[in-house]
Amino acid sequence: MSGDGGSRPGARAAGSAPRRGAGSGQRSGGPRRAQPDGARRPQRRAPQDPARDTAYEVLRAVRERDAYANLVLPALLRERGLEPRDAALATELAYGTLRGLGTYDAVLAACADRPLTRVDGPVLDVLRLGAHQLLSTRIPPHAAVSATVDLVRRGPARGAAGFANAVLRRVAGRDRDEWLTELAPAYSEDPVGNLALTHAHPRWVAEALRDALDGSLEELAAALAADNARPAVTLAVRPGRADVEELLADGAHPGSWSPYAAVLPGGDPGDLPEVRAGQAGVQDEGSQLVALAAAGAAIEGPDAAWLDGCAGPGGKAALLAGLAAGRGARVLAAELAPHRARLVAQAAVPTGAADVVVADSTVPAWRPGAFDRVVFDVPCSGLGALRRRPEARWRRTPEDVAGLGPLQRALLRSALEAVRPGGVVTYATCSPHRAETRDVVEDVLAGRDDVERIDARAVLAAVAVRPLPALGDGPDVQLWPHRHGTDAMYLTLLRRR
Ligand SMILES: C[S@@+](CC[C@H](N)C(=O)[O-])C[C@H]1O[C@@H](n2cnc3c(N)ncnc32)[C@H](O)[C@@H]1O
Repeated sequence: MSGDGGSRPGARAAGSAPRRGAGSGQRSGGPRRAQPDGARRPQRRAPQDPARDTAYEVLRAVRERDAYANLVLPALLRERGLEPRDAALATELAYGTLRGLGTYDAVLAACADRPLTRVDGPVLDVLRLGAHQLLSTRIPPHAAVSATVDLVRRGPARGAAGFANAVLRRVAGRDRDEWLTELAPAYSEDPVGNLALTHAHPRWVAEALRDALDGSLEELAAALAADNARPAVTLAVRPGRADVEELLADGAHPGSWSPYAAVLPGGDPGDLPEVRAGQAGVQDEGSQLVALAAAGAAIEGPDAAWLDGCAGPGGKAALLAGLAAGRGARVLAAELAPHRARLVAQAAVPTGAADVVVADSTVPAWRPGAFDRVVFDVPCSGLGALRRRPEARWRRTPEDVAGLGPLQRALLRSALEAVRPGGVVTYATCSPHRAETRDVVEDVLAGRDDVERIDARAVLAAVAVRPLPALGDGPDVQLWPHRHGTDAMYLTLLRRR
């Protein structure tokens, strides 16, 4: 254990009750104890630690600037040129800490002598990083505490090293299970509260997932656990521009469901020539299935004009355009945000079968009934992709979900206007929250007799390489990480009469 030049709190035996919070009550750590000769102990120079320094920078950027960890981290790793081992540790520490934030905060709150709202942000970042190492990794506790306190010494809150040391030593007094037993509500009394804390999800998210899983607590536990596992990187090969076999020959594995999927064993997808050439792009198999179902649903009459009304950044538009090119059809990809429309153009235009417009799809720039197929993958809370965005679960709020409802309804109404009779609309979200999925569809269809619901399960059975299990009662489909290994994409297929 590294000394901090201040008072050392006594270590607590594992399993004993947490003591009153650690620290001096001062915001930046405890007063220094004088050495016997009255001189101060010289400050030990904290060693450099590229992995923890980088993870800390990510946590700080997420907290201070609302940055996205999955954008900040790769940029920092490139800029700092971390060795692969350090890069892997930085990634685990940053993503793991962000995922477990709520649970770590509950433990830290039990160990500190002040509310966490009164702890300086940078110190709180370090404490969270330390709690993650102590409770969820195999890093030996003494090394986790010492290296994390060194981080405080090197950082902008040097004076808080004693406070951080005290708090982390209290965290280290118990293992994760012991802390959860103490802090989580009893499963028998409050199962959702217990599962939410145990699997590090906000309670409202756990409740929404339970609701979407028809109340099953067993499945809820599996769904929450699946959100905490990092997904493999999956590519979608763009039809007509490359063959999936080329990627398989380079060591990728075939996907579970999509004929266009290649699962990478590791490494940076940006290093692959197929990705650099735009012949393949990173895309979860759930998203690939949505695009394949949209293109595969039976329609009556011509099949030449397709609309992707919420196209940015273009993953589905690129797959759709590749499929359209093979059938002599064309895709109009509409996107509200100009910078996202540019990404759509990069991904989809090279297929030769896509045009991109910057447009508000609730105020159509096209005539009613102009399209044979319409896909609206609407803006949503993203609760179905929590595996990929470690901080998202703590950033989203129930108000976000409520706030998106009117736009989602307006977009679905507009999609139904854009398709001709006999054509098919695909409404999709990367959220399983009922308020964004079934409730929207039911509200928009209420009182309309010009729309027929198509069994999306049968369409998926026709487009997937093997039957997907557990697709529910239909006619819509909710995919799940714990059932299908995909993001929790929702899709419903609607035919205009
Ligand atoms: C979930 S994302 C779509 C993802 C995309 N389908 C893909 O696979 O890459 C939703 C997109 O809709 C866009 N959007 C939001 N409101 C819109 C509107 N009124 N009209 C058109 N696009 C909109 C957002 O900017 C965002 O890029």
